[in-house]
Amino acid sequence: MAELEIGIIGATGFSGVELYRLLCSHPEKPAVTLFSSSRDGQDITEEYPHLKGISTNSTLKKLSLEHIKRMDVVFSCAPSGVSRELLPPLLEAGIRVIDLAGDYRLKDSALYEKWYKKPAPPERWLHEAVYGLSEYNRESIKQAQLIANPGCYPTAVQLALLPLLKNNLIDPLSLITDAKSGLSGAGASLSKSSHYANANESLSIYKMNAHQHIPEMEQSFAQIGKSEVIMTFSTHLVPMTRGILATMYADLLPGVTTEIIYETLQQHYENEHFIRVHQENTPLSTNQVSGSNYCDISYSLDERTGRLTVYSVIDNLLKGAAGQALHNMNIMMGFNETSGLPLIPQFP
Ligand SMILES: NC(=O)C1=CN([C@@H]2O[C@H](COP(=O)(O)OP(=O)(O)OC[C@H]3O[C@@H](n4cnc5c(N)ncnc54)[C@H](OP(=O)(O)O)[C@@H]3O)[C@@H](O)[C@H]2O)C=CC1
Ligand SMILES: CC(=O)N[C@@H](CCC(=O)OP(=O)(O)O)C(=O)O
Repeated sequence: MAELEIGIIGATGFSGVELYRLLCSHPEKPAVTLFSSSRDGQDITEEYPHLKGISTNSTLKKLSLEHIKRMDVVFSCAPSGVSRELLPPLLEAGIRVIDLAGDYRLKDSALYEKWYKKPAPPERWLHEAVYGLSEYNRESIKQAQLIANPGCYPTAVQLALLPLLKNNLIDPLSLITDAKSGLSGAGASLSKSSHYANANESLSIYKMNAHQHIPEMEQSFAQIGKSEVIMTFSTHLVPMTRGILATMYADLLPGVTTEIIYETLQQHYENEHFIRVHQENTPLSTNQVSGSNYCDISYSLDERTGRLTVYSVIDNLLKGAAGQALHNMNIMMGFNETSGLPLIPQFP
């Protein structure tokens, strides 16, 4: 059989580097080409010495359509706003693409323009794109030419809430989510908020009631969860490198007990490799999933208020980005779903 050829666009960013690391130990042994818009000709190990010696093909290449046409699958790890123009020529050439950016996640181009404040991609490809929430869209992912990999926060939030919404256990109009992320969620480029002096020893709230992931989650709640949700969503920056903790609050619907919540989550995910459902009131920490593709979920009922707290943790660079993208490639190509994905978190 011909060797599997994979390209990574935006290879020098955090998600690109993580994908390269995972692909280098994938059992299908793909030939991986690293494309860079800024550092072609350099070796990726100059900037990322942890990758030294893991592959003989670590030179960054200039992106060219001729070269990329040979690829079986291309991962695009460029920032949102770039893949709008970058990807259509690849797609028109028949290449299968997994895009980690937000550009193709929203079906409604007006919503994209409102929340991302950038022109939307062509309607044809918005329509074709399959939302890559692996556990929910397997059948469409298998056939897809373009996968819009979910955002990091939406992955943690949706995996915890979708079973409860689908089964009508919580009031969809009562939802409030409070989410916290490590700094790698903001990518490799430095900004004022990610400067050590600003981030260290400090917690900050940002993009208040304006986060671009709000319409992505509400779209999925409607399409997958069959619930019209309008959710309050707050995001916070935590002085750590990896991890997301999402805490969701919702009113329980009449007659719903904690036993029903547990059984629903448990049954929903009992055959899923990467979702671990914990008993009620289990404390969760981001470091229990760090370095893995797991999403851990638990919940707690406040008997006084009748409100349910559901919470989940993921590694934003794995389950929230590169890990989920590789899971989607495995589904797309018919490989074992866990291939190339580290199963055991690293601790401490
Ligand atoms: N970090 C995270 O936890 C998550 C990130 N995402 C999304 O995944 C994508 C990648 O994220 P992340 O790795 O953190 O981002 P980074 O900022 O770390 O890296 C993005 C890379 O994209 C490339 N790039 C920048 N501008 C352009 C351009 N104009 N044309 C082509 N390539 C360009 C650069 O690589 P080069 O110079 O080598 O081309 C850059 O290193 C983003 O869209 C992000 O929103 C999604 C979920 C989680
Ligand atoms: C900590 C941090 O800054 N996180 C980023 C997540 C970026 C991301 O995943 O954005 P896309 O939707 O463009 O893929 C944020 O909150 O915007």
